[in-house]
Amino acid sequence: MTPIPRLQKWDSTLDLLRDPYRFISRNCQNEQSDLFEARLLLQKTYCMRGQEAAQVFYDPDLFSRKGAAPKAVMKTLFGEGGVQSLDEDAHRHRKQMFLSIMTTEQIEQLRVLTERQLTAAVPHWKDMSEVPLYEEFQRVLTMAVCEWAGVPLADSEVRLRTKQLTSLFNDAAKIGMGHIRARLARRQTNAWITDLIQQIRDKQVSLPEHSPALKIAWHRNLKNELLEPQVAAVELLNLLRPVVAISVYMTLIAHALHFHPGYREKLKSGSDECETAFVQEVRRYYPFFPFTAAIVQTYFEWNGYEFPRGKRVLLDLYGTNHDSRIWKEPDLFQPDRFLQREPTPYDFIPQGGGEYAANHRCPGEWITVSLMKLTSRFLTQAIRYKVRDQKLEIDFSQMPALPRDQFVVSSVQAIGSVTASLSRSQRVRI
Ligand code: HEM
Repeated sequence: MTPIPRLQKWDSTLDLLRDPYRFISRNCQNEQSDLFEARLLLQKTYCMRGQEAAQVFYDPDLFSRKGAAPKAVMKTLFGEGGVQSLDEDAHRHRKQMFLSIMTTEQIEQLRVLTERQLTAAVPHWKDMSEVPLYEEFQRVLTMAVCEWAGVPLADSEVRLRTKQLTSLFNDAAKIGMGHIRARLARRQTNAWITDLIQQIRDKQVSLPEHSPALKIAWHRNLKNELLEPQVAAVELLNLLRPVVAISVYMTLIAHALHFHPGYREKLKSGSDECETAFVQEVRRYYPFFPFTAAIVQTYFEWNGYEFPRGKRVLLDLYGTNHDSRIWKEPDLFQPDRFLQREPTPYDFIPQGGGEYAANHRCPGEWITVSLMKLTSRFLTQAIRYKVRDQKLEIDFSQMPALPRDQFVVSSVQAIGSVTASLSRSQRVRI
């Protein structure tokens, strides 16, 4: 057997937290290996990157997700009892519930609602001396996704629920007060949505027939039982939270357009290929999820290395999207690279890889791409704005990583007809 390179440090958690997106690839580079062992959170952990690593990581017979995510992540970002920590048949069954929501009609409906909220925001932005795009996108998406999912949201509640849903992903990886905020937000959102699940089951609210909230409230597990109300709430929040998190990508689109103004003109041509390539490159180039975790379920060997049962393994998502064996000049922003190649399930993995039904790959990719395309149209064809002097370098020490000043714009003007430019049919392709 080949010995696995081991980092010398007794525990590398602080190094990981200092540079979460580049920790694995930097050490792979140093060790000249796609795999190394480090002690993280006091536990010996394998870290791996690259296309071949992704292929083995997404073999559901070899890995399990139960207990893979640290408690701190379960208590904030994921919630407890959700699809992320299920395995085998229980996972496949629950995942099917999510996949059945992702129909072309539902995705289009969410796009239309988001477009409507963006359009409604413009007059308000015109009156603001400074528009913090990241925060504004969070509000727009909260309103759109609640309406789409069938979650009643009074105008007076928008601010609070936006803050809580955002905290679940924006503060989860923080330490100190930030993390406490995320835990509190998890408790508050769980209570809010558990209450709604009860009301749906007690027929106290009536929702449109195809509402995702209805589907989740009445979903039955493999034993033909309804989910525990708290678990159903975690799953409904598994739709609300990540849609609001698309605000990160929307802000990064504004960032990319600012630094690559040539794409403004290309995007104005309205070609679907060009739009798709631009959005895919934003997902590849910019950091969002650094890595994902699993536990070895059965002993196996890979490339001469032993993987003992119970070992925690991290797969480097950001590093695989920046692997120079896959991507020529990976640190350059070059959307045209996507015109020449179709990504495979293992070489382009910003939202996980493998198959949707059998693996833990993100079921929200179609929605993400659709809303990102909408955003690139909106920012290039529906409004004009100024970008004042501010710190725009990406802060790689934060998760999610954003421009340091989060991208503030001013002098927003509507140009042409907002709705006309946005309502052209858009194909969703990943
Ligand atoms: C904002 C952009 C998004 C990013 C960067 C993202 C990223 C990810 C990643 C990395 C995973 C885990 C993959 C793995 O562990 O192998 C995941 C899983 C998941 N995502 Fe997303 N996601 C996004 C948007 C969405 C959206 C819009 C939805 C739903 C509307 C969604 C719902 C989920 C669910 C339910 C899972 C768990 C799947 C499973 O365990 O089988 N995500 N996502």
